[in-house]
Amino acid sequence: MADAPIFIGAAEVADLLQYGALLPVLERALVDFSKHDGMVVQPVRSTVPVDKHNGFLGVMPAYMTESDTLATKIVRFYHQTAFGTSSHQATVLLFNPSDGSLRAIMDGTVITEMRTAAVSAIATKYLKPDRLETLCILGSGAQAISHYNTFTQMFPFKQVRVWSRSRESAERFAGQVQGQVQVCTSAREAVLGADVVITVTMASEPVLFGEWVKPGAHVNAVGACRPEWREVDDALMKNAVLYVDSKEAALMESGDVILSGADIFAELGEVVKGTRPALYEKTTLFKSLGMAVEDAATAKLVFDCWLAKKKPKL
Ligand SMILES: NC(=O)c1ccc[n+]([C@@H]2O[C@H](COP(=O)([O-])OP(=O)(O)OC[C@H]3O[C@@H](n4cnc5c(N)ncnc54)[C@H](O)[C@@H]3O)[C@@H](O)[C@H]2O)c1
Ligand SMILES: O=C(O)[C@@H]1CCCCN1
Repeated sequence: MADAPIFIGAAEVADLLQYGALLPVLERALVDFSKHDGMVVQPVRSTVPVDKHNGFLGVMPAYMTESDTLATKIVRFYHQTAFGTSSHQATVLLFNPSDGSLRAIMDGTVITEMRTAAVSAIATKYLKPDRLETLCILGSGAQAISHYNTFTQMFPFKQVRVWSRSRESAERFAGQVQGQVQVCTSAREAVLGADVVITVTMASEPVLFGEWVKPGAHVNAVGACRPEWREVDDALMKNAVLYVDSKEAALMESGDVILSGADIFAELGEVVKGTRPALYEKTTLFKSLGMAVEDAATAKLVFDCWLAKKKPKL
């Protein structure tokens, strides 16, 4: 009989996951996914609308042959949540690929926060390699915090600006993170002149407009994961060089891509592998939707770190 699955909670996941180890694992997952050679199996996520309660349940399975990783994430994202509860909550199930038995159940909320910020950072590393002075974050929730932490660790920004729908939540954000943050009264004020812009909102209408974005800047558009939702206007979608995590998913799930009719230039994994160019002298936009392979690769890393920690020291 297979061993009972282990449980790894949020605090332990946060303790085990380090960006230094996570970034190369994610780069490899992006490259393997974008080879489209049959070695990675990842259907576009199934999303169940829970209309009565203004929410969604997403199921995200993946199998990666080379690293022999089989996992699925189950994620809920709700618009209105009781005060103090996160809009996104997730669990990852990691299986033994050889017999399909369940190996581990782990918190997926921290995984989602860290791997999403890490993938945006990878996009930024390739698509905006220099002149990183001003970072702008639109939104002030969980992803805003994980992006702030990752970006200020990885890049030498001199100034970070934040805008959120309510000044109160932007100020709460500024008080939560380490380091100086300029709280802006409008999204326009936050975006003008920024080298890198990150949109991490639950908006369903554009909050970022092309006319504000400095030519040559890089944008990570992380929210708006439904076909009818927008975070970015048509002008930016059409004028920027558009990179995505998955072309298939972008054409099914991203309102910004579908409704603007913008042409997709490349997948991020193709850029990391070097089969498509990083046109960093132009204005670039990475449309992130989040992929199951990112969760599977991260969960395997967490599990391997957990095993290494449990091994008795000789
Ligand atoms: N691409 C990915 O891999 C990925 C992964 C996780 C989350 N996300 C998306 O990132 C976004 C942020 O997630 P989060 O976990 O930080 O959520 P959160 O609920 O913690 O924060 C949401 C932020 O959006 C703001 N907001 C809500 N409605 C808005 C509106 N109409 N206009 C402007 N701002 C609005 C809130 O004030 C808050 O600052 C969501 O759209 C989420 O679905 C993407
Ligand atoms: O990839 C993810 O985990 C998230 C789930 C919620 C919707 C946006 N993408």
